[in-house]
Formats: sequence, structure tokens, C-alpha cells
Amino acid sequence: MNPVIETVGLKRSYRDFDAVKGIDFTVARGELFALLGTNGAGKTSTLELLEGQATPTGGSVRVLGHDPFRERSAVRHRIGVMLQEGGFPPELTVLETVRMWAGCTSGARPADEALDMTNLSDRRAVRVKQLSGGERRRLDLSLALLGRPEVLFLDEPTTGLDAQSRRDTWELIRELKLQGTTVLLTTHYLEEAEQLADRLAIMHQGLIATTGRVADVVAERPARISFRLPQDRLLGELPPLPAMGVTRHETVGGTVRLETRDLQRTATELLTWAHRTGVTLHGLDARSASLEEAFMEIAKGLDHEETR
Ligand SMILES: Nc1ncnc2c1ncn2[C@@H]1O[C@H](COP(=O)(O)OP(=O)(O)OP(=O)(O)O)[C@@H](O)[C@H]1O
Repeated sequence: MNPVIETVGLKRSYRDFDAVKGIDFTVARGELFALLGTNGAGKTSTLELLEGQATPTGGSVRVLGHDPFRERSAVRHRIGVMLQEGGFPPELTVLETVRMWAGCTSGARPADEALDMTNLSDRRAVRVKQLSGGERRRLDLSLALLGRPEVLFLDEPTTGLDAQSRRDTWELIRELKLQGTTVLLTTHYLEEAEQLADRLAIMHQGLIATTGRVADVVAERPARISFRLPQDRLLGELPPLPAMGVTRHETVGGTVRLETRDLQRTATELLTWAHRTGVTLHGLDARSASLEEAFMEIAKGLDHEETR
């Protein structure tokens, strides 16, 4: 089946600065794809190309089988866009804003329905300038949903939302997905990507550093074990670390940190040794890699490569 979104060698430059340096990805119908990345990685620049707000410097982008910039009229009414900054007239009320937007949207949902979806119904008479930052984000989302879009572009949709509103928004996004909406989302909240994304890409300095399902991206990273040995014990007393499956180790401020690709084996051997020798491992902690670690390592690792 044809992908709903497809980029091939996509590039975007601002004068002589290359913000997006050639990226390839596809998003299938009904999928939620998350674009993550460090500040300035090129997420918004990419999103704007997908939304048809700008034309690529190189490569190509197709949305619903069309060039979103040149064939804007074929795409515009089938997509919903939530920008980072909505920029609404500050004097209009919430309801007036939604009605105004609905007037420019073919087949729009009733204004009340759109406000209900983002829990803004009780703020309908409030002027936009009086809304809190989080309420304004929810108004942005209501407007993006007005035209019942097949494809939804969400640029940091939950920035500034409190924990409850964030979870409500996640629930709404899940419901939209269940109804078949394809979603492309950028976020700085790794938990958001873990909760929602079918697949994700981590961008760094204009390139995709890694992409795949959350589990696949995390599986590329080592698990970690940390503990403190009693003062009269040395790390050298443990069985040979490579034989325990340890791929890297360090001791920082008395805490031993081990990395392993086989958490069960390394943890078992460590605990067996501790039991046999009667050693207490203080502050013992063992955990699989998280998306956050994958993210940090990518940002750190690529910076090292660049400064080499
Ligand atoms: N209009 C512009 N002119 C010049 N440089 C720009 C312009 N817009 C963006 N940039 C630069 O392009 C790079 C990518 O910006 P972009 O906003 O796409 O990053 P981002 O990944 O969305 O960042 P953030 O997470 O901070 O929102 C940044 O270095 C930014 O300064």
C-alpha cells in the first residue's frame, strides 16, 4: 500500500545553512510517527515541508500521494495542522475563533464538538488573550481537528500542558488513531513518544540518527547495573567482567556502573557472586535501556564524532 507520507533525500536550507540534510522516511495510513531530536535538529523545518508551507531545497516529499506545496489544493482540506504558535486574534473569544476557523474549513465539525474534544467547552466565552498557555495549545488542537483530517501534523502538541491535560490529549490522539487518522508528531517529551508512537525517528543536526519502533530503537542500547561495594572490597574481586557479559564499566564516586547487552545473565552472575561471598551490593539498581538513554547517547555520540 502507498505510504501516506513519504520523504526521499529531503533537504531544507536557509541561505547557506543546511537545517535538513537529506532525510528519508515513510508513514503508513493510521500510523503515528514521532519526530524527536535535540533543539535545532530540524524537526519543525521538516514538518513545514510536509505541511506544504515551504518547498524543499532538495529531495522530495509526498503527502497523500501529492506534492504538498505545488498541489496544495489537493492536500490542504485533507490535513490538519497544529503549529507551535497559533497566532489567533487576541480579542476574539474561544468560540468566535473556532467559528471563524470553521468558516474557512470545508465539512467542519460543529464548533462545540471541536471544543468538547479538547475539554475547552467551559472556556468558550473567554477571550483568547486571557487563556493560559496550556489552554491556547488545546485551542490550537481544536482548530487542527475541525476539518476531520485524514492526516494530522502536531508540532509539540503538549508543551505547556499540565500532567492531566497532557494525558487527556494523549487519550484524544489515541482515539483519533483508532478512527484511522495518520499522525505525525514532534515532541520533546520522550514519554509521549513511548506512549503514542508506532515508529519514531531521532533527528540530530539535520539528519535522522536512528529510526524504528520504540522497542527496536531501545534494543540497540545496553542495559545498566549500578551498585556500591563495601569499602573493603575491590571491583577486581568479581569474576572477569567480560565473562559476565559486561561490555563497559566505570566507577564514579564509589558507584560501580556496568553496561551489558544481556541483563539477565550479568545480573544473575553478579548476584550469585554477591551471595557466595556474602557481599552486600548497596544501592543496587538494574534497568533496561530507556528511550531517554537512547536519545542522550545519540546526541552525545554524534557530537563526539563531529569534534573528532
Ligand atoms: N527562517 C530561518 N532562517 C535561518 N535559520 C533557521 C530558520 N528557521 C530555522 N532555522 C534554523 O534551522 C535549524 C533547525 O530549526 P528547527 O526549528 O527546524 O529545529 P527543531 O528541531 O524544530 O528545534 P526545536 O526543538 O528547538 O523546536 C536551527 O538551527 C534553526 O536556527
